Amino acid sequence: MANSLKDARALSLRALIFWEKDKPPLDALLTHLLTQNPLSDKRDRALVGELVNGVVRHLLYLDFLIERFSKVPLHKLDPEVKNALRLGIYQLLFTKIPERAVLAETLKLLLKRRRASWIRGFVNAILHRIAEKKANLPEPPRAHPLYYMSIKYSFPEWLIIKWFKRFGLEELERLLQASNSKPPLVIRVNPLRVSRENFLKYLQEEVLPSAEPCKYSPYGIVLKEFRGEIAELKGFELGWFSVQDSASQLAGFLLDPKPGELILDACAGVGGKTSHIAELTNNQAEIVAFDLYESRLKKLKENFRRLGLREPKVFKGDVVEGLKRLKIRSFDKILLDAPCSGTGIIRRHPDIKWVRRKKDFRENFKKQLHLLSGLAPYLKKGGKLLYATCSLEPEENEEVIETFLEKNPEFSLHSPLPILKKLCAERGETLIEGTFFKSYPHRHGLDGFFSAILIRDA
Ligand SMILES: C[S@@+](CC[C@H](N)C(=O)[O-])C[C@H]1O[C@@H](n2cnc3c(N)ncnc32)[C@H](O)[C@@H]1O
Repeated sequence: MANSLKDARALSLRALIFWEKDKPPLDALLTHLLTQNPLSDKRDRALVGELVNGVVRHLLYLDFLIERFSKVPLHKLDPEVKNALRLGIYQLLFTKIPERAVLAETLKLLLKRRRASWIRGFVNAILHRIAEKKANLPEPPRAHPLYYMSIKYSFPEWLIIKWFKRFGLEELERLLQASNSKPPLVIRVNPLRVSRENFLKYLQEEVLPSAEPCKYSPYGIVLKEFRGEIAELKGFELGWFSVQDSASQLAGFLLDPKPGELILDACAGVGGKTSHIAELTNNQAEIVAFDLYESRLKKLKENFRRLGLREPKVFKGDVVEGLKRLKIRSFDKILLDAPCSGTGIIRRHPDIKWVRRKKDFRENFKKQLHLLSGLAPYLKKGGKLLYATCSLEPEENEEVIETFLEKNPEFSLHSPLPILKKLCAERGETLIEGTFFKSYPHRHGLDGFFSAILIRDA
């Protein structure tokens, strides 16, 4: 078995079977499998990510085609055969891998798995027919546009209906397309180590001519066609940059941290935004960071070391409970990058669309409001609290803020526009809805992100 997994397709098949059974977070599953079964060639490692994410991204459409081309109904296929078919069809329709290689590699995979010759013949025949009809494949009925889009773009119908009510048909389709696109890799330059100008020049001349400055964040660089491993890029170990989407970079600027301030990062995770706060304050803020998970805080500390930043005070556990024991009564600034459904980052994590349920948004609302209300007393008068999510859902965004403000009249909502205008001129206006920051994959080419600036007036 160990040997058979030293192959990108075998490992991809294993990953898909595991994922379909228990639905663990796909990123973590891939990291685990690639650590347990290291592939020596980095192209193979990249192929596993491409194939597994691709199949999960296009799951319903691939299954629709299997149903149309297979004599055996989908639910009667065993997981190995079903996922080998999904992998094969994905490669035929969504990659540049030559058809002959797809057919040969799929057969090799099934042979290695000791599948009977009739099964190999069955899979081969389906892939062969799909390849033949590639330009003229069956389509879901267009007469039922929501059903059509659910299959064509592989999104659960309940989410399609929810988004349709909000965006209408034409915009819904653009949102689905954008959420299925492969997002660019964006990095945030660490200005304490290198200037964006110099690093960009180096990247354009030596690594990736298409590298370009981010249009939104003054420290962002967009690496559209970068296919390598980020840790191998010059400057990573030297702490010259972090990986962070442009929209998420803007959150750090909206908090507007200053040297000497006492700042709480309530849900710090691996420290993507915590390290940005440290960089923006020239490493001179007192930062307190909480997260529920030791593993994330360990990574946060590693990131701070790599970036050459002074470690923040780090606490594991629920932030609302933890603060009661800390005896710090008043922070100058608080960042609440709240846990959420992540519907704004489906293009990065396609498994999100299959693990979320309709009721999650209401449940998240309660958790988010609890966190926000629990943190409010710890902000000093005149202090700023930035509430952020990577969700597109009003329940997790505007509704949390509106409910919070009804119960906490000592807080007021402030527009992010003045800060955005300084960062990206008139482009900033496109990111404003009412008094909120909102970015969308289909409107801005950014991750879907929400922020609200709350100031404590009394
Ligand atoms: C959106 S992620 C944060 C990402 C992080 N700010 C970054 O930029 O890398 C939300 C984080 O909140 C943490 N979390 C959830 N509930 C929490 C709680 N009650 N107290 C502290 N952290 C919590 C989760 O473990 C998760 O890492």
